[in-house]
Amino acid sequence: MLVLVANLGSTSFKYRLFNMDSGDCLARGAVERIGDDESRCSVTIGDWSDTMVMPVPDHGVAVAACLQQLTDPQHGAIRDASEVAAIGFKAVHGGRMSGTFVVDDDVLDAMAEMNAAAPAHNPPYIAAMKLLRQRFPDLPLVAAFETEFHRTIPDSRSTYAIPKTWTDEFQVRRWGFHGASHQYIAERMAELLQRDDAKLISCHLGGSSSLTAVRAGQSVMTTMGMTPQTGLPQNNRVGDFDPFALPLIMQRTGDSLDVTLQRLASEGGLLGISGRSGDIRDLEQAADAGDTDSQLALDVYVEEIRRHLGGMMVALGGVDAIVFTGGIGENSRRVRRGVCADLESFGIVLDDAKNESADGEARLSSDGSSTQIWTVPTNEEWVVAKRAMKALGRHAT
Ligand SMILES: Nc1ncnc2c1ncn2[C@@H]1O[C@H](COP(=O)(O)OP(=O)(O)O)[C@@H](O)[C@H]1O
Ligand SMILES: CC(=O)OP(=O)(O)O
Ligand SMILES: [Mg+2]
Repeated sequence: MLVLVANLGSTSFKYRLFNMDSGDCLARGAVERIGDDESRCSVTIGDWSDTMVMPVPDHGVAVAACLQQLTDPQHGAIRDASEVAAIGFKAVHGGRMSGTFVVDDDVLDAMAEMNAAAPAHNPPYIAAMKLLRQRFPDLPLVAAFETEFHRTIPDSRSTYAIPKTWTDEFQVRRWGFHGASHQYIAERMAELLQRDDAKLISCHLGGSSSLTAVRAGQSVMTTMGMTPQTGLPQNNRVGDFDPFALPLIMQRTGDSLDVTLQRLASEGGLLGISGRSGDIRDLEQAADAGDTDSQLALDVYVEEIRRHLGGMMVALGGVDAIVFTGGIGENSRRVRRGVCADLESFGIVLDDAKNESADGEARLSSDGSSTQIWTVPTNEEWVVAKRAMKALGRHAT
């Protein structure tokens, strides 16, 4: 049985096609830097792989490109979409719907209700789901929401200090996101450490970034809140921010609330601080060339990660392993080095040589470090594929 998983990130579209009987990934592809004139489209099917650089204006074009790659007569993995049993989506914010659901009008409505809360994520998912439902009316679509893994966070860490009715009636609370990634890290680390009671801090650092504290496989604290705009500074979204600065900004700019929020969600984050780019690759290059604002963006990002890391270490009462994942966590040696700097007195010691040479899954801590440090490529798609099978009443082997 084949399941296709669609992962529409804020800056990327990734997909994987799984054979659920063997657990094998038959095909994988990614479009990076969506919205850029030079989007990178890569695909790997068996031994064949290909990369193209071309403009991909939006996620709809990216989904169409994926279908074309998968059904390519020469290299494709399938003849047509009817060979796929379901498409699972790493959907983001379902608000009142937190869990995994077969996509119907109610699910699409629940997502649309949260458009304002997740403007970079929900609209492209809704558009992709509608497009695929129209093209393949018989193919079950399943939404696995990112909030699901965080349902175990206690009220003391998910409640905002706001009037109680807002919490109770409008469900304004810390929902948390990147659930599929943090769950994958929790499951993979249980295998690598050979114990399922470990205290972990999973650092998912990518176009969107969040940290999650995990105890015995369950999420107990996370940095994102009601919306994926909060927590750490994101690529172009603000991260934690004081809402009382808003009236002042609006007074000075003359912008409406809508425009101001839209700017915070598209001109903030690393892009806002650097005034140059929200992509760590660009910032590292610019900082090396002497651009002080790009260096500041990198510094703020690392300091924010460290602030939350400290809070989570206290909340967990110590940490067995810190794990870096996501596009930045898996690739940026500089960010990992910055996050782990000067933590020897906490028993956290990065091995610089291992950090520099790491490629794929690797342990990065020095032998004397009491906390292990790892980089583990995430596999959000596998978690979504398993959830999709469960939602359809089928079981992965
Ligand atoms: N080689 C690299 N070095 C440093 N950062 C990288 C590298 N490759 C990717 N990144 C960072 O990872 C980000 C994309 O992460 P990803 O997890 O794929 O994002 P999302 O799912 O949010 O779209 C890019 O914006 C960039 O900042
Ligand atoms: C919140 C979320 O799912 O983020 P992204 O896929 O952009 O990393
Ligand atoms: Mg992502």
